[in-house]
Amino acid sequence: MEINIKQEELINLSRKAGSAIIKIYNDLELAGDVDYKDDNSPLTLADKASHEVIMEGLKELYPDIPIISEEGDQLRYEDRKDFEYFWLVDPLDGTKEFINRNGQFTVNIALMNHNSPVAGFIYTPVHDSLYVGIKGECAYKVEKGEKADLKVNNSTGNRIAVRSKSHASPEEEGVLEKYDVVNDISVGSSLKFCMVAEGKADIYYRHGPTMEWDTAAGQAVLESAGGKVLKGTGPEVFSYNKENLLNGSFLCLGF
Ligand SMILES: Nc1ncnc2c1ncn2[C@@H]1O[C@H](COP(=O)(O)O)[C@@H](OP(=O)(O)O)[C@H]1O
Ligand SMILES: [Mg+2]
Repeated sequence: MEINIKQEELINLSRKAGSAIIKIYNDLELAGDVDYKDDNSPLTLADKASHEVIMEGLKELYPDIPIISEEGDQLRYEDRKDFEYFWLVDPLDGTKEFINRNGQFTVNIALMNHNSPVAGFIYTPVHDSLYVGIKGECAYKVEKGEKADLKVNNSTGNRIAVRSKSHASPEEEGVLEKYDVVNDISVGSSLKFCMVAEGKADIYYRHGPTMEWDTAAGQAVLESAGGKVLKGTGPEVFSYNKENLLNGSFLCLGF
């Protein structure tokens, strides 16, 4: 089965989810209403609002494609393991950054084919930047109405790394040392994948845990821009719809 990727509609949906987030972000009382999930990770009204918008929009655009969202009902492995296509959604990635009010949070929508992302839409509501990657077709960014192609840096040395702002781990340093990294920048959310995709950084190694919805759209954008996302430190490509949706370590390269 071939899927028609309705770019314009999916972009509009990402922006609509972003608007729902911004409405809450700009209301200090609503933005401060934070719950904690069983694993102690934070959940805001904005995560829930964005989830509702995306679920409704995807169901309308693609009634037959199942959706796995961070804030949705979690499907049993038995029921999802044979999905040919599915959506993998993080309605608000970087919830800690939302709470810390630094703008570094994103809406993430990925279309998956079996175990790989094939399209990714990432939107940062505060900066109004949108990143799109469709494998084998295009990779671009739209910011302040300007559209620009995304292309990795292909650097040969003096590299810049991006690392998590809230969840970096010391084990990452050993790996970065091997890649001639001269500087590292701390950034929240899937924006790290986007920075490698646009050549503002060269490498992102993540040692600590993430979930599949944190990385799927980012991987689609980065791979479409010419980069790689590898399992552990490579060489295998990072894959999805595992029995446990918890990710192990991974390495993103823009060269
Ligand atoms: N102990 C843990 N287990 C699973 N995922 C974790 C985790 N600590 C952080 N994460 C994931 O890391 C994401 C944030 O990434 P980063 O640190 O790069 O900004 C979080 O996304 P959410 O903010 O959507 O919950 C969360 O899913
Ligand atoms: Mg997330």
